[in-house]
Amino acid sequence: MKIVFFGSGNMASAVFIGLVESKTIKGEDIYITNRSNREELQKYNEQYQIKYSYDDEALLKDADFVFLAVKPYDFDAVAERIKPYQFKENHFVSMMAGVPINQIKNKLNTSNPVARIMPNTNAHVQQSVTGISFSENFEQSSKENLMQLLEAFGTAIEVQEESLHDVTAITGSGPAFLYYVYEEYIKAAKHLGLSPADTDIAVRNLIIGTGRMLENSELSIDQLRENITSKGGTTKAGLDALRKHPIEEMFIDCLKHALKRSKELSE
Ligand SMILES: NC(=O)C1=CN([C@@H]2O[C@H](COP(=O)(O)OP(=O)(O)OC[C@H]3O[C@@H](n4cnc5c(N)ncnc54)[C@H](O)[C@@H]3O)[C@@H](O)[C@H]2O)C=CC1
Ligand SMILES: O=C(O)[C@@H]1CCC=N1
Repeated sequence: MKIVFFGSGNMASAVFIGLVESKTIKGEDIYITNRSNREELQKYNEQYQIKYSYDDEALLKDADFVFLAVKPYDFDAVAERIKPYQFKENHFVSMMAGVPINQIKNKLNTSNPVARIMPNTNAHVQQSVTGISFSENFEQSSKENLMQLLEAFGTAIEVQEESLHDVTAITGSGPAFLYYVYEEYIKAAKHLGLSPADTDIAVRNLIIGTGRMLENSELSIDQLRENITSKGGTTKAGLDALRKHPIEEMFIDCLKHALKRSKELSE
């Protein structure tokens, strides 16, 4: 299988590194290109044996899956690169937030199969949650091959194209929302008495350990929380203070705005 990435930035690199490290596909079967940053391509070649080129015809020839991993506003330029050299074996897989399958087909002037995926940067450690939606002409065998690729770097969920907006808000942008919460927790922790360096180490390991508990425990999240909360203890005191703030409303607002922006990008 030959797969190609147009774009080698944050999201594409998380996916191709996740794929190589999962050992599902060899670096040498992956081809990458970008706008002009040859040094970056060389770096991935040295680290992962991934191939690179700016020869669009050579990139697209025999490519089973062509990932479109550029910002939505750069898609016109990429479509111009791809349009003259399409081959019938090319299945396009866009990870661009908000750009509908119809628009991708029109801009590429193609009747080839197109899928849209919405991964997240946790792909880097094979833990992406990836939503996917297929064009009607995506054959079953290619669907299965693509699903296997996605599952190599995390969990894949097939959804209606319209629901990709929800996936974008909840899990596409999701890591950034959680990182922001962690940053604020670290800032708050620094008001206490540990040294800043100890605070960083303590909270980073707290977050990693809590994630591992979610991964390994059969208990529900609320049960895990309950297990830490002694009657009349410190956790209850902290949680009671936390509940006086509108946390649920804050996250509803956050997700509502991310969802709205995803819909705007599709217009
Ligand atoms: N960063 C994230 O967490 C996520 C990003 N996405 C989507 O992934 C796409 C890429 O986002 P990032 O990787 O964050 O952006 P980025 O800015 O890190 O990377 C963009 C890449 O596109 C390349 N590019 C620009 N113009 C080009 C051209 N004419 N030909 C070839 N390559 C070109 C750049 O050289 C760069 O390698 C966006 O559409 C975004 O909506 C989707 C899910 C999560
Ligand atoms: O911020 C963005 O638009 C992209 C889509 C999901 C994560 N990053």
